[in-house]
Amino acid sequence: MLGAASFGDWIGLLATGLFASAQFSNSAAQGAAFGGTIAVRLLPALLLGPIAGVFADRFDRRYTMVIVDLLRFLFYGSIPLVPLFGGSPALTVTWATIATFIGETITLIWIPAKEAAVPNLISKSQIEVSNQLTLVTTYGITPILAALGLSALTAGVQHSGVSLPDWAQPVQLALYMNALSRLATALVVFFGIREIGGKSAERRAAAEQSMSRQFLDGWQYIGRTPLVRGLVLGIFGAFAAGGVVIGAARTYATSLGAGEAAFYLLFGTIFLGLAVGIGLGPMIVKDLSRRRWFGMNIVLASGSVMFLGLAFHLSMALVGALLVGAGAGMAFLAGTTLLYGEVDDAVRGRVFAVVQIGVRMVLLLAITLAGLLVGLGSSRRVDLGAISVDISSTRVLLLVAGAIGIWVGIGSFRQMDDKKGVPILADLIGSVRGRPLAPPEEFVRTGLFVVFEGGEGAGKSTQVNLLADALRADHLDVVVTREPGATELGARIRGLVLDASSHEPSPRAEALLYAADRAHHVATRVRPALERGAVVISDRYVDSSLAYQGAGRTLPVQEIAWLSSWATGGLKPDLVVLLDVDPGVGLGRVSARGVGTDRLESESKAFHERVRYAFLDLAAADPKRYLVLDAARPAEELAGEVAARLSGMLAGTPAQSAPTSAFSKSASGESPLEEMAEVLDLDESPKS
Ligand SMILES: Nc1ncnc2c1ncn2[C@@H]1O[C@H](COP(=O)(O)OP(=O)(O)O)[C@@H](O)[C@H]1O
Ligand SMILES: Cc1cn([C@H]2C[C@H](O)[C@@H](COP(=O)(O)OP(=O)(O)O)O2)c(=O)[nH]c1=O
Repeated sequence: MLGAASFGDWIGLLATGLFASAQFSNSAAQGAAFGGTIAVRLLPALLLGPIAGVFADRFDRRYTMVIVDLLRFLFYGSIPLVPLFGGSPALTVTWATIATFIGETITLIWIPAKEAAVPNLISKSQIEVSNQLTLVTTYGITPILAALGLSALTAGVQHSGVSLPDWAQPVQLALYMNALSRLATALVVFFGIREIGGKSAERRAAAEQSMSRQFLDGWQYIGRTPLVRGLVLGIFGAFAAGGVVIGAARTYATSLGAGEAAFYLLFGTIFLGLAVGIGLGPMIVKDLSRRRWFGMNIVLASGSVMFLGLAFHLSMALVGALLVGAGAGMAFLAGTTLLYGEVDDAVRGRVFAVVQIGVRMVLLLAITLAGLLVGLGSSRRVDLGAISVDISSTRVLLLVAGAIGIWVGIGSFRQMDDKKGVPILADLIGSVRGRPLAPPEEFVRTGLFVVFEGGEGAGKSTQVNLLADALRADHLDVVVTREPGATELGARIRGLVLDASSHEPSPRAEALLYAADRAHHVATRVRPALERGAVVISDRYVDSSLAYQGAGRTLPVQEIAWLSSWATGGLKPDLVVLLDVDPGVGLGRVSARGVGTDRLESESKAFHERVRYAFLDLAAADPKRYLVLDAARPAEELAGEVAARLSGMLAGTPAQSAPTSAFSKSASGESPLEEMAEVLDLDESPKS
């Protein structure tokens, strides 16, 4: 029902503007009448908006809504009557302006009353859904219906060729519809939603205060709460972007070489985008942080406004308009839902008055200003071979408005980000897949985390020990560890998962057991060591799970990645040394060792092939973090390469300040570590 009323609102907005401009024949006067009438709708918000929230908090909301709607019915209904009773064009426009002004003014009291009433009718967990419904009907579906209805009405009448009586012209009909929708709302609220009426004890107590005190309290609350302040500004920004597009749509449609129909199409498409964004957005991003989503959407909406500025074909423009709408709608939804959650109950009515009224004001202001600005500028046609583009003030306006919007969006994202350090795109993709990323656990990390990965018998243990000995000989604080089984708990898990005699765990259970071992290992050994500045060398880490459980067992690799990231709190190694070897060679080395095979070693050749290529893929995806070595080469040579890579990384870590010995050239020249010692020679490094 409230949706039907806002249908009336929007059709009224369009219709009054068009109605006023239709009273004149020359195009300058038409433009002025259109802009002027719309500007009038915005004035009352400036004057009255701020106290409307107080009003809605003080008086019985049911009666407030009903009285306002009856008045709006009378005023809006009177507009089309003036010319019927012989009013001159000037008188008609004057009355349309005055009646619109009054109607718009009292609407300011209606909106906060409704907004404040709705939360009392629903439970907290349904707030986002309820906001979705309200917003889709207010800003999404109904304006589309309004624009479509109006253009269909106009087109239908033109095509049918019948001449309608004066009182039944399409625009007149639209105005009657607007008025009648108000009457209907009044009746429904009065007879149908009685629970809106009455006042809580708190509200009665608050009403004892003076109105001005209540008013000031509301503004002070917004001013001193950074999140609320940021949200309010961000919401306004998103709507300004949408407004600029609507305001510029007329000239913009012309610059695309498309006519009147394209204007309605663009207008409708923006609101279709709003509906789609508000309706489907939460379903798509699922549990993504709403604070992050808010900023992202402002950037999306603004970026799309810029895209519109560059679009040279109507189809591109429609895509842009759809995205502008979707971004603005999702920002508005995230913003209002956050506001419901973050705003203290006592001031909610006033905060929402500011938001609701501010949004209309910003929207209308942006529409009007954009309309005026594009009217002022001229346009020049530029030929680019196959295509020619209008470089017009409209496009410049869109580009500038979009750029400002992006700046606002990034600003509000930074201010409100509740997952600092989590990459944005990965977080978004993870959320869409149903697994938002957790922020990395905070800790001061001064050490260096080196991991050796590779298949069975690749020589990991050998290299781990060579590196550790070399670093220790240099008096570095070194912690050698491995997965699975480095902790007491881990040893028991290792037994469960690898014992050839124990029952084989199912693939998911196996993945969870490795993750459990890793979580405990990272929390109790790796992090503490890194915090104190040690070099931690681990035989296997996350990549083993991705390769063995993901590629080997063919569980979805993304899920394993998410599980590992959760288990480790997001801890990533500084360097992964991948010892790449043909599985045949590696397994041959293992059996030559003659200690019998564990459960995984006895897997098929195909399994080990998959594991090998999974490791190589991971390395290829992040070459900076990886050192890939051919593990068939002699162990000493490999150790030298590892040392070369580490020498650069060690410079600057606290571990480096230890005195040198094995790493200096003077150390034993016969040592198999000679090569490594040379590369790591700290005497030659710039810092020592
Ligand atoms: N580069 C190498 N070339 C030849 N044999 C090697 C090399 N590195 C290690 N080995 C031998 O291969 C076997 C497996 O090595 P190990 O370090 O235990 O591998 P992993 O820890 O990867 O299973 C051991 O007997 C080891 O002496
Ligand atoms: C860490 C980890 C190991 N594994 C497997 C790989 C190995 O086959 C096994 C134990 O690795 P490892 O300790 O290297 O065994 P070994 O010293 O006998 O070579 O566990 C996984 O499947 N997923 C994991 O996450």
